[in-house]
Amino acid sequence: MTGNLLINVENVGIQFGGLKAVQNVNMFLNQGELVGLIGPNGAGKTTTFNMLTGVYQPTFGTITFDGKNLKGLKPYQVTKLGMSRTFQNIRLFKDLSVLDNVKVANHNIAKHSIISSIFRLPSHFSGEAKMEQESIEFLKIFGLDVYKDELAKNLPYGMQRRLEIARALAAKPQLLLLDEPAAGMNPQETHDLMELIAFIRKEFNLTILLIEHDMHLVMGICERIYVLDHGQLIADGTPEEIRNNPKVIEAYLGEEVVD
Ligand SMILES: Nc1ncnc2c1ncn2[C@@H]1O[C@H](COP(=O)(O)OP(=O)(O)OP(=O)(O)O)[C@@H](O)[C@H]1O
Repeated sequence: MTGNLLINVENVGIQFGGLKAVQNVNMFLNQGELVGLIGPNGAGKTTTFNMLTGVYQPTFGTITFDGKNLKGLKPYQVTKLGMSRTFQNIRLFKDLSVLDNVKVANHNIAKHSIISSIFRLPSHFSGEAKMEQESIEFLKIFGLDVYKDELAKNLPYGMQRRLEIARALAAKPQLLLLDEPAAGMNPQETHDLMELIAFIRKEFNLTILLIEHDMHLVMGICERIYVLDHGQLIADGTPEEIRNNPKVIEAYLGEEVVD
């Protein structure tokens, strides 16, 4: 079920020196939607994610999330509002355990106060215990609980990608942004990931925006898709509409054609 408008991006653009990396982007997601953002290499997809999450401030336009204007907010403030993300290049704390990677994210939104932590009050310990239990529950969902004491860097690649998603989820977002979650995965891992994304979306009542080059995955799970090319939106629509859109086919010429 999809509901009210969650994020609205109006005429957003960014300029790096003379390069207009993204221009006039208009997009929205309603609560509960699973939407894809695709486009050839260098089209501006990650830059768009960076603007949504406060890593870059847009040069133009307005982003409204859950009714709040994101102008000037830093990434940690955007996370606190309920938006979290994964990265194209895995960014785990490689020398921390799998469990601690998730606990760190959970900590960002922990309810027990700094005072109770400093003075080691009972609420600190009950808060810690609850957080640990919750983090283990997240790991279970991702099939990672058996690795909880391993260092993140020792996990197989596909599992590291899953851990990134688990960590993003531990921040309890309303909106989850996934930047090429299937990159480098084999077909079986990609298939399992598709099922996992569908599952967590339902389980946690998430809204998801997904950048992905694997068209089978995008077309298989997204309800709507936006297409960027050279920093501009050239199409949006259902997978069926996107697959048959001449502008999209042209933008992808020379690359793997949309199946
Ligand atoms: N900090 C920056 N400074 C200058 N140029 C940048 C910066 N960040 C991104 N760009 C440029 O913006 C354009 C869009 O890059 P971006 O990484 O968003 O593309 P993408 O669609 O995510 O590509 P890919 O699929 O290859 O990851 C590129 O020309 C890139 O070089």
